[in-house]
Amino acid sequence: PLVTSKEMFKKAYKGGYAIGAFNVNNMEIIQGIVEAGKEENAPLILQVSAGARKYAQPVYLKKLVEAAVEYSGLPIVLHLDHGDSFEICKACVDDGFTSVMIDGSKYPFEENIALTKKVVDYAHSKGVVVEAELGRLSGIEDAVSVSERDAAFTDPDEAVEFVERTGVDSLAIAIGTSHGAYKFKGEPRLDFERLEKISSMLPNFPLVLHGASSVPQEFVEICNKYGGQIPGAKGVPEDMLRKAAEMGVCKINIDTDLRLAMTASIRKYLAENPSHFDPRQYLGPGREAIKQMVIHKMRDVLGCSGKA
Ligand SMILES: O=C(COP(=O)(O)O)N(O)CCCCO
Ligand code: NA
Ligand SMILES: [Zn+2]
Repeated sequence: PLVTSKEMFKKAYKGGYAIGAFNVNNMEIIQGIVEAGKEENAPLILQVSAGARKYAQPVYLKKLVEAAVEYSGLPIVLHLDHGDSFEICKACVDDGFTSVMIDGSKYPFEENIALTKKVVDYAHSKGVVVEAELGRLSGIEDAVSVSERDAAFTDPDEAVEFVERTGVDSLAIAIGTSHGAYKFKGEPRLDFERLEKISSMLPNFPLVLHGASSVPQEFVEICNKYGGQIPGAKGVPEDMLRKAAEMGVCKINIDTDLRLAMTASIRKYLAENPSHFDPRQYLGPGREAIKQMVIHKMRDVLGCSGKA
């Protein structure tokens, strides 16, 4: 059924595992993820960004997710990723989403609180849960100084005050991850001391990791072998994600790894079958690559297999 993340986060927190939150914007991506969830009997968070709503039109995504629920029978959350205004969050709540993110992390502390509280009050009145963000994921790798990194990462004391004053259901924190395929210039590093502090000060409270793709070199190499150009792409090592999942992180966002899996397999297919031009011939393998990638994530990284 279509569910909120309340129950699945409670179980994930206690069980020391995380739920995968996968970005979706077309049929094959949704199908690949849902097939993986079926095979692994895992709960799913299908998340839609503002860009995905523009690309596909909201009604298509809503119906595709409803189809996924009907087809799989799995507990599925329909989540708005990085909502940037009260209006888009309200629209999604009114449109049947079971979870919304309001990302006020670019605003000063007090403004982030005010905006988040406004969304929480509305969403909770409709039985919808809310994710917020405190701290900035910006590519702080460039920020060489410790003080700059410190300024960007989530402050544990602020996190406690933020949760208390907004009533938010989960919090995306900044501890060194960033969106996209180029997450680290040097050695990958997450601030686990900070994560430890935040989770000890917010016991039983679900934390969220954005920018958590691992950017498997296997797919980077296939992309680059068949006409792609993504040199130096680097992500979060999987063992760091497993560790975070045991430290209060209940939701791990994955978009880039889906893109790489699908793109690598489509580039390879087209290169090896120059005479083929039926979209099903390359979208099918793209979908299968996503399925296999998500099965691996559920089994070997998130630990949510068998938890539906
Ligand atoms: O946290 C993430 C995904 O992070 P990643 O880029 O590591 O897959 N998202 O919120 C998805 C939207 C950002 C574009 O990727
Ligand atoms: Na989100
Ligand atoms: Zn994100």
